[in-house]
Amino acid sequence: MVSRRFAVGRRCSMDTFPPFSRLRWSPVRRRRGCVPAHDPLRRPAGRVEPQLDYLAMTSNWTVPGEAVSPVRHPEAPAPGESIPAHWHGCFGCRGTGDGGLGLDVRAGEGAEVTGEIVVDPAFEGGPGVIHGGVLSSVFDEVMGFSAKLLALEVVTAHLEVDFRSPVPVRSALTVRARVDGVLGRKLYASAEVYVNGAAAPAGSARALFITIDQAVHFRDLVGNSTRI
Ligand SMILES: CCCCCCCC/C=C\CCCCCCCC(=O)SCCNC(=O)CCNC(=O)[C@H](O)C(C)(C)COP(=O)(O)OP(=O)(O)OC[C@H]1O[C@@H](n2cnc3c(N)ncnc32)[C@H](O)[C@@H]1OP(=O)(O)O
Repeated sequence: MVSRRFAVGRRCSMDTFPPFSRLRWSPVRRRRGCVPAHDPLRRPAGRVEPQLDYLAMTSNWTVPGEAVSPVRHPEAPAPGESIPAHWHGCFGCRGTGDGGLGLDVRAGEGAEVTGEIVVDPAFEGGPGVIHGGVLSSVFDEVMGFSAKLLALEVVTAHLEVDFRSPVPVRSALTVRARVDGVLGRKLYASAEVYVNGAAAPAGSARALFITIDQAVHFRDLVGNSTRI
């Protein structure tokens, strides 16, 4: 039976093996007539392709000029100290043995924090690399922890991530995050992730957090939890 996805060309045994999927659109397979029905290399005639500048694929998110500098709470954990979990049921705070991310987040200077995590193979997305959604969660969590240095309770209203290079499973990640500015209930944060101590970041993120009163915000939701 010829699969619908590869109806254009001959069926190849390689189609069923994900590690070889990068060969799907190779010139060799194209010559053999073995290309998928939705070949991304087949451009509609006359269409002008955008000239994407890879480095321009970063955020245009800016901290408003009226925002003020974050003020560290006098009782915030000292630089180098671990920041305690905000909720034992949180996926970001739990250990990998309990189905969580296994993050260790430590206070830095000012409103900066550093998160450390070894990418568990369970977090795989593409072959051998972390799932982008998991990396987004790592960014979300570490940036959120920077609010704890201001002793604020926050939830994420907006999160954006730039994935610059693949992040291998089992690699050790260092995430540096900070609150860049505060405007009323709004906290603007940013972060970068470094793989195995590399000098250049493999990705970056920005987020808007909104301060809440936990007791009020989760009052009608806490009943859904299985971890009380
Ligand atoms: C994982 C759970 C974490 C629990 C944390 C407990 C505290 C622990 C302390 C520290 C932890 C640090 C670690 C946590 C890290 C992980 C955090 C997460 O992943 S949280 C889960 C995902 N996020 C949600 O589920 C929010 C769902 N959204 C909402 O509940 C509401 O939309 C909320 C609270 C964000 C805002 O609703 P409103 O009614 O209170 O306030 P309005 O007036 O709508 O917004 C306030 C201001 O923010 C702007 N705003 C809101 N959303 C925006 C957006 N998406 N983009 C731009 N601006 C936005 C608005 O325009 C407004 O601005 P103007 O004051 O008028 O200037």
